Amino acid sequence: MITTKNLTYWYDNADEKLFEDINLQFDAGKLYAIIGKSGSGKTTFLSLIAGLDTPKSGTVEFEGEELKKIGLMNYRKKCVSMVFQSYNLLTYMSALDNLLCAMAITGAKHTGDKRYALSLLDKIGIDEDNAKRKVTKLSGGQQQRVAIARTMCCDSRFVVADEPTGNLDESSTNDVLELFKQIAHEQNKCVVIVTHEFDVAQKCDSIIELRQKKFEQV
Ligand SMILES: Nc1ncnc2c1ncn2[C@@H]1O[C@H](COP(=O)(O)OP(=O)(O)OP(=O)(O)O)[C@@H](O)[C@H]1O
Repeated sequence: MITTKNLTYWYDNADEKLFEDINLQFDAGKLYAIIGKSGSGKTTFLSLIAGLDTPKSGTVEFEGEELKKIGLMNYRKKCVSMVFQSYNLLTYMSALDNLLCAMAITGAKHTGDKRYALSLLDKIGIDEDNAKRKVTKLSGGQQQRVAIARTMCCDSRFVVADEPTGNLDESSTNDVLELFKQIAHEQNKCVVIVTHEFDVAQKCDSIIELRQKKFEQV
């Protein structure tokens, strides 16, 4: 689904490249973990495959087409959804409205379907009462589940998450990983998460380590 070809990146103010000539493939139906030391470039790599930044050289392709050709705005709207450590929900809205809003913005096939959004939230353990409360009234674990439900209600087939369990306790971490697995295995999406927690990575289908400017399968 996502292929990088000779992907190379550095920040203009840095002395060295972060990574060089990276050739990787991420397939639908799988949950991937990217690990590596702090500062090695994991978030930067994620931002390249999410279309938030552009490579210095080499390419990122989505289903055989270069992101540049798809158009980064179009790619971010239609093809990829993101989950962050800090949830990034619209805090003045309810969980339900966060989902309805995401579907409307991305033009998802269930746009406007409240029943669908509520059933999805119910499936991830947010009942109707909680779904209609402002998201800031929910716990961190619940807010992260809402953020994940938001990716589930959109039609994008690629999901990236940066340290999605970084703020969560063990029980919420396990819930969140189970949801990512469901998204990959049941919705046949491709999910890539960045984590510094090896026990989180071990629960994924595939682990890729960024070390000394290269990515290696663990
Ligand atoms: N916008 C930027 N401009 C310049 N340098 C940056 C920028 N963003 C990140 N860096 C630097 O690039 C390197 C890689 O950063 P990145 O956040 O990708 O690493 P990371 O592996 O995700 O780190 P962590 O695990 O600590 O979050 C770091 O040295 C960082 O300081």
